Amino acid sequence: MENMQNTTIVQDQKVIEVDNLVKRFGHFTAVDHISFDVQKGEIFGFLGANGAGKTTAMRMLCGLSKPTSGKGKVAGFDIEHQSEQVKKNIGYMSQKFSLYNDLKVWENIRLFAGIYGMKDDEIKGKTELLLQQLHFEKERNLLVKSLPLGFKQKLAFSVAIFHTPEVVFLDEPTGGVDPATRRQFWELIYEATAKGITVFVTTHYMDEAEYCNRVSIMVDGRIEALDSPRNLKAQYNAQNMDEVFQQLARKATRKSD
Ligand SMILES: Nc1ncnc2c1ncn2[C@@H]1O[C@H](COP(=O)(O)OP(=O)(O)OP(=O)(O)O)[C@@H](O)[C@H]1O
Repeated sequence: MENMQNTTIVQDQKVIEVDNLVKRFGHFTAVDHISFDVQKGEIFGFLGANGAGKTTAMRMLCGLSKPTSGKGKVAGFDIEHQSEQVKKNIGYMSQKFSLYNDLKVWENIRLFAGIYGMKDDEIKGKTELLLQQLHFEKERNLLVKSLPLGFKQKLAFSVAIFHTPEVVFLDEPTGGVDPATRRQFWELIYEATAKGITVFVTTHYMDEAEYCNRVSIMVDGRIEALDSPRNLKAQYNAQNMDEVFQQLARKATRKSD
């Protein structure tokens, strides 16, 4: 599955543009002048040790927090001045905030689709299709809390892209599940990119880093490396992405919270 030969990256169609983005909390610089672009249909891995600044950067890109300085565009909208349009044109899934445990599977789909402004008819038709694709027909009336974690993650991802956003932000989407379940999840990611959805993903799992088209590695708020897994391994003379990550993460002076 390495480097997904089948993805359709549209070169020179930038879905994310980041230029010298900074976020300070008081005197502490959590994100320190980061710059990069992500192309349409790309799977972009956003790596870094705990506390490196990934979540802070991602929150700015999602229009949830204002940059201290620098610029960013997501789906063509300015993250600082057009944050409402940014929010409408993205999907977001995080391990900590995603589905409502006390709602049924179909109720979660309907709720999130409604929030993203989809019409009832469209929601109904697409819900049936989604339940079939996920082989979740029997689970449609179950409360989400009764589902295994791997099911929940697949459903949360499907809900996050249900309105076919330009880009989906995934914050450690597969935490706590085994490699086989993670691979199933990544099949859904490939299907999304085949539809032209761009994927921005943070992960601590280096097998997942290998699946990305390009990977950036943050150290103490800065992007220390950014390239395809293949090029990074060559550059750092490493057998796998774990070795690349360890070489860079060793430089970190920040401790996790
Ligand atoms: N609201 C805040 N006020 C002050 N400091 C903050 C705030 N949010 C984050 N930080 C600090 O900024 C740094 C980066 O945090 P962030 O959560 O972005 O890291 P991360 O790379 O996402 O880490 P993890 O992998 O643990 O989620 C940390 O040192 C954190 O303590």
